[in-house]
Amino acid sequence: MASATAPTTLSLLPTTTSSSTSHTRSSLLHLSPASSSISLRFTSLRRLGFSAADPLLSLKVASKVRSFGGKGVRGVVSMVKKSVGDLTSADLKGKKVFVRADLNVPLNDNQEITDDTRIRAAVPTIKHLIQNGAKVILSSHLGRPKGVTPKFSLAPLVPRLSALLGIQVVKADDCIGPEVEKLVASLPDGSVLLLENVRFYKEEEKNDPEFAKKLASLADLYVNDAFGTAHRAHASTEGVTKFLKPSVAGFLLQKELDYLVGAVSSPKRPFAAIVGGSKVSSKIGVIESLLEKVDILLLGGGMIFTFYKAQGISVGSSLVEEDKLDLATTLIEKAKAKGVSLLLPTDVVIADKFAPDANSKIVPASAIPDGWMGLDIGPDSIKTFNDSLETTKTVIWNGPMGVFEFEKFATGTEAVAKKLAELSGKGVTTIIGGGDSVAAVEKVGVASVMSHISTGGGASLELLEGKQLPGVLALDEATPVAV
Ligand SMILES: Nc1ncnc2c1ncn2[C@@H]1O[C@H](COP(=O)(O)OP(=O)(O)O)[C@@H](O)[C@H]1O
Ligand SMILES: O=C(OP(=O)(O)O)[C@H](O)COP(=O)(O)O
Repeated sequence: MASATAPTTLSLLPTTTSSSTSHTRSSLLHLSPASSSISLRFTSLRRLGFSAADPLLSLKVASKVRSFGGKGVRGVVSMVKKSVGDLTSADLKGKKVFVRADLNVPLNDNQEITDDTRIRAAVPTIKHLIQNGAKVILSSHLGRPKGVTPKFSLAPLVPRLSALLGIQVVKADDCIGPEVEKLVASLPDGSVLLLENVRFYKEEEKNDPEFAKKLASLADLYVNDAFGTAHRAHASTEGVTKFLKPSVAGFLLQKELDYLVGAVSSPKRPFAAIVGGSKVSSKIGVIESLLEKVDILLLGGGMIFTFYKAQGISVGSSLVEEDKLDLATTLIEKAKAKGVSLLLPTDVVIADKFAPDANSKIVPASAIPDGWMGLDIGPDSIKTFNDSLETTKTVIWNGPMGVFEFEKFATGTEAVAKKLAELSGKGVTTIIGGGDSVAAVEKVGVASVMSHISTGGGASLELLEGKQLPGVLALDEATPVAV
């Protein structure tokens, strides 16, 4: 174990701060006479509540140091991973840059984009690259296809991307292979080639090194701006970094980490999390860690039926993860033991089929008939949830309360969006994460009043858990940047 007095490897570049200012804060920051840089020692890290073993240590320290900005220390570190902002036209002109973005936007049955937040969020990085003469090879997944599936093609994104970038984006029909190589070879400086859905290959999610190598062979350097997918160790988010140097963070990734690490490392309390949506198997596991962090946990969406069934309640044909029933029981017990207020909806809106024109009715959660499925939380639950959020100081929300895409089942989700907007107006920190949750907040027209709109649901929850995000870890370390 490291000695308690050894200096950490963290050191911040010299700032224009006078030494007297730094000495005033000497209990926290020490001015190193040799380099005149500010360095933090393990002892002071502990006093600040950090653990030297924390994988997110450097990000958390960066965020903490930034908070000294108003108190005399002017130099702050924005991020410890190399950033696309560090790359100038000398680095980029004529270079082929593989950009992994998360363009996993919601599409309706007519293949129209219903919320373009993730596309807009990817624009600053792409613009920086094309304005500096790079050839951008843009990659993303869309949905969870099993093999090549036309409805998960990235083709519907081309017009919106082109309009936002102000240039015509070229689309490839594949993401690797000779046809793609030909298109890459013909790219002029300052142009963008959008590769086809990288998940059309099963090797992507398996993080297959040969597949990663093929993706990497298209380019000279790598930028990861896919915050929403940074919690996945996939070929295009992690594997590819082994073959492309430098591998740097995009502006969106940087912005998300900057905000979220700061907000969730020492949240103002009471701290509430609201978790819903349909990705039950990947998000139910997060709840265990959330119980360590939050004071209030509200569950909605497809998540709740696994909890009901675990308690012996009939759920009809609602979404259930049979192999998570034991986990759900354990989580309820853990919440009790930890004194966390875990609230499940007491009533639900049920449907006789999964369709916008389904027959629907409101029933107690314990009275879902066979053949019916729960597609929203009911009015009593909305009231209970609203009341429980009343005293909170920080709220993080991921996953809609119901199938909000169908008007009949959108009430619960819209009510939560409105409540968080109201709380935001009263100074509560409100963080909304996830493609569909953000789409819901945009639909209600309250996105602009939230403290932070995150392009990642699962990614922001994992960050909150204190987990390492593989897509971030794989990037090159930066020389700390004073800004
Ligand atoms: N009770 C439910 N049954 C089935 N699907 C649901 C239910 N409640 C919400 N959903 C669906 O969950 C999806 C969003 O889930 P998820 O991807 O986990 O959220 P996010 O994209 O915000 O992270 C939406 O498409 C919504 O229709
Ligand atoms: O939509 C996403 O995640 P989110 O729903 O947790 O925000 C990302 O695009 C990641 O997708 P995935 O959960 O299929 O890996």
